[in-house]
Amino acid sequence: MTKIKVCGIKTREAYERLQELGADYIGFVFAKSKRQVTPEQAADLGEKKADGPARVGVFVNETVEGLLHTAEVAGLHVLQLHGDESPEFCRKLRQRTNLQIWKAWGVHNDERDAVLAAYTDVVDAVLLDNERGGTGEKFPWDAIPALRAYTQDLPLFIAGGLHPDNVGDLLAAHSTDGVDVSSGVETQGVKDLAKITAFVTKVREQR
Ligand SMILES: O=C(O)c1ccccc1N[C@@H]1O[C@H](COP(=O)(O)O)[C@@H](O)[C@H]1O
Repeated sequence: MTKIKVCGIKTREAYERLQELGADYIGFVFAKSKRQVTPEQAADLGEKKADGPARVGVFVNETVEGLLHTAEVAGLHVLQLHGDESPEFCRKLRQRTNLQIWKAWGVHNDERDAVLAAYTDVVDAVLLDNERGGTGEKFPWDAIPALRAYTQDLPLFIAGGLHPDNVGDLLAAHSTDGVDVSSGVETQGVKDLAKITAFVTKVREQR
């Protein structure tokens, strides 16, 4: 079953729709972004219900102390590291928390991607994206099989430029453990409930 994460949630309406739809993960952006929320705002948007979506925090080059503080205040289950965090940084973070750690990797499509192999024993999942997060831009999907070889058995999420009209093509062409979307379910920079519903429905049809 392909897991579904919808990221950049800033309103209760979007949060509640994702709960109703049974999404697997709800993402909050704590990095500098038009989607940035404070830990307190993320906490106020909703709570994790027993079988409801897990709460993912998206960070870019945050300190260990900053990550742990935000996770505590916002009630996070997953720390998504979307910057230049090294394998060594992930190892240190892992020694301080039982929360899941996901490493987002900006696909280079060259020999630099081999560095991904160094994360396999220090994170819980890898998320492939274009070189910067939250831009709505795809990376070349034909790179996925080679990247999967580096990440071995780790769960692999695909992000970057997904939307309701292309996620079916991705899932038809490539096996992935999860998909992650932000820009592609927005209209004029605001989460669009109809697009969120269409995205989740499309993924469910394929899996
Ligand atoms: O969404 C953001 O603003 C953001 C900012 C900084 C780092 C990551 C960010 N979002 C992540 O980017 C990917 C893909 O987003 P999109 O669908 O292409 O817009 C996703 O993993 C978000 O969590």
